[in-house]
Parts: sequence; C-alpha cells; structure tokens
Amino acid sequence: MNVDIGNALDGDLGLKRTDLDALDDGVADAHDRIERGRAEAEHGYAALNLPETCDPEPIRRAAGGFDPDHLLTVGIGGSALGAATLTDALGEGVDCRYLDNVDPAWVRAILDDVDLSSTVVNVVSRSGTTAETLSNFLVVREAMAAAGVDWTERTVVTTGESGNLRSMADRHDLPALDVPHGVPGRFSALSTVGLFAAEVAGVDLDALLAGAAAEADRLAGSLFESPAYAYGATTYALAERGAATNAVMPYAESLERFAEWFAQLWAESLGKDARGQTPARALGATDQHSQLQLYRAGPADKLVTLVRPREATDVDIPETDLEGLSYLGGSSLGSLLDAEFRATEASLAAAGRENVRIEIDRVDERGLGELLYGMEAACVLYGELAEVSTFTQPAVEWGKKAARGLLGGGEFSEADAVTGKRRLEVE
Ligand SMILES: O=P(O)(O)OC[C@H]1O[C@](O)(CO)[C@@H](O)[C@@H]1O
Repeated sequence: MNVDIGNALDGDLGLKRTDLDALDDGVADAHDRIERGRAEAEHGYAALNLPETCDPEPIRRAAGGFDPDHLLTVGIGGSALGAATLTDALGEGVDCRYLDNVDPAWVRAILDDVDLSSTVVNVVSRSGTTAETLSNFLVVREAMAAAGVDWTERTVVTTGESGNLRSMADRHDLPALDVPHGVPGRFSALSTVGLFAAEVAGVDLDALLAGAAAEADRLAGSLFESPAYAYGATTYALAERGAATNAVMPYAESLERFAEWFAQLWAESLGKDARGQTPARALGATDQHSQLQLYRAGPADKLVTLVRPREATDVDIPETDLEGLSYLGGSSLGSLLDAEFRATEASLAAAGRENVRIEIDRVDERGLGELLYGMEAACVLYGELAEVSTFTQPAVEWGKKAARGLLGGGEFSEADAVTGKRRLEVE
C-alpha cells in the first residue's frame, strides 16, 4: 500500500509540511503506545496482531466440508462488512449474500433467490445477542426447514465464548469458530469473522494475511516511514483544521464495499466526545457525475481519499467516428479511468480541496491485506492522536435499548423517549 499525502498540504484548510513535522513526535509517542498495547494484546490493540495470531486452519476445517453454490452470512456491522469487503473484491465461484439488515422485503427476496439446499449459512455475532442477526437467523432456519433442509447440516457459527449462538452450537454440535479476544467487530475482518466467507469464496487466506503482515512490518515511529501512519496522522491533522468529512472514493467497483467497511471503522472508532470525522462513501468514476460538485465547490470542510489499484484488467474501446469522441476510440476503459482518477485528483487540488491518494498494486489478496490492515492501523493512530476511546461504541447502545423496550424486551427509559416524540406532521 502506498499513500501520497502531497495534495493534503497547502490547501484551503492550511495544513503545512511543517505542521506534519511538528506532529511527528506525537506519532512516535502514539506508535510506542500502540506497540505496548500489541505486546500486551490489550483490548483493541490486539487487532493489529491478527496477521500473526489468526490461524487459518480452523477456518479451512470449518469450510472444508462444504461445496456450496451460495454462502449466506447472517451478521451485521463488523460481523458482516469485513467478509463482504473480501468476497466482493476477491471472491470467485460462490454466490455470497449478506443478511445484515432486517428489511422484510429484502430478506424475503434473498431467501427466495437462493437454493437453500446448496447454501452454507454462517451466522456471526461476537455477543450472540444482536437483535438483527438473531432474528434473521431464526427466519433463515425456518426457511431451511420449510425447504426440507436440515439447518444443522449447513450452518457454521462464529461467535464469542458464551451467549445464545455458542449455546446453540454446543446443543446442536455445529461447527463453531471463535471470534478473537480483544478485537472489536469493526477490526475483525482479518480474523475468523471475515475469513470464513473469504475461504468459502476461494480467497487465499495465507496471501491475505501476508499482505496484512507486510503492512504491520511498516509501522514505525514516524508518519514519514509508515503509509498507514501517514494516512492516520494526515486525516487527524486535517480534521483538527476543519475536515469534518472524509469522502472515501475507490476507483474500482470491486472496492465499493471497502468504503462501507471503512465507514464503520472510522465512524464507530473516532466518533467520540463530540468529535470525529464523518466517512462519506463515494465511487470513482461514478461520483464525478454526482458528489464531486460538492467536494470541489461546496464547503471547505472535507478531504477526499482516492483509492485505486495500480494494475487492473482492461477493456479496449473500439475506434469510432462519433463526432467529438474519436479521441476515445482505440483507447481503453482503463486508460479512461486512469485519466479521470488523475483529473479528479488535480481538479480537487486546483480548487484547494485536500485529497490523499492510496494505491495498492492490484485488487488481490496481498493488496486487500495491506489495505484493510493499513486502514485499521491508521484508525488506531488517529484515535491515539485524538485521545479518544477508539475501541468502544457506547453511543450505539441507547437505540438498542429503546428498540428492545418498544418490543417488550424489558423496561428501558429510552423507549419512553420514543413514545414521547414531538410531532409536527405535514400532510
Ligand atoms: O458481532 P455482534 O456482537 O453481533 O455485533 C455486531 C456489531 O454491532 C456493534 O456491536 C454495534 O452495535 C458493532 O460494533 C458490531 O460490529
């Protein structure tokens, strides 16, 4: 993974090279803290040890008995997004679906669309109590029964040491994978949580973890020596100068889900104490015809993170005599995408709008390992510099309690606030 922060300097937000030089002592201190946390496998920091601590063998054993047409992963947040990022980018041969929402029409459509007799179900929940995941799993289990499929023969559980799913796995002797200790869900893509789906979809886990390990080896006591820390420190420095939004814009359809994964990582880790940086999901070249107007001419309150593979397959553009389009004929879609990437990057810089370029060699296992690990390390560094509690997510609990109270799942004052909503309806 390479990070080019040149366009983050001397823009509207006024970040100077000297500011990064001044920040580098803080980066060194943060790196020391991170390395101490890794050495002690402290909660959260343990995620940065996964290239060494994640053992692919149990994952391969759990997946080995199946040869499915479909993989249905039932999980939400970090229990689905890492797997989805990996199978969207690298998966081959198996139709991988993710039930991470409880929209009835959408769930029904997916269950009607897959042949459950040739589907493997991976139900994933660290806590084993997440309402969406447990509800969807109960629906899937009933659909399998209705289809005459023995769900116990086609279900793999990924969960913590205790809880509903662990009890169910024990009771029915289901294949069960352990979520890693001390790794919050949004940091668990490179663990059993993300890698079961990847294994079923034919991803080379060793190459993926080797890419992550290579990025881990590049963590250093200076932002100028570590791509991950360069990104974490630069995004932090820009946030401190007003970049309230970070628009992540991969120039590859296969990385669109990566932007969704990044959004949870960045928002749930850094959105604390009335601070943080809002991740916006964009896609190149498509959003050049959409959000780019705002990024270039709207408020100077954001940075754009442009992500791309340096190499990719290509498609030739046939010659044409279409008026004014002959310059495209004989070129290729890859050349057009490359020109648009560099033009968008320059367009933002010309307008004083800060942007950062992240490149991986290819959308392959090594590249994704580098990218996912690099963003996780960047996030941890940003959290250290911002002095926030990177690895907790207390703010999401209020809504969970309110919903549970509304459903009669207990007495929660939060539910009272829902029924007391101020109304002003306009018909
Ligand atoms: O794996 P679990 O416990 O079902 O949690 C799923 C997701 O919900 C959260 O805990 C937030 O509610 C995320 O941090 C997590 O990725």
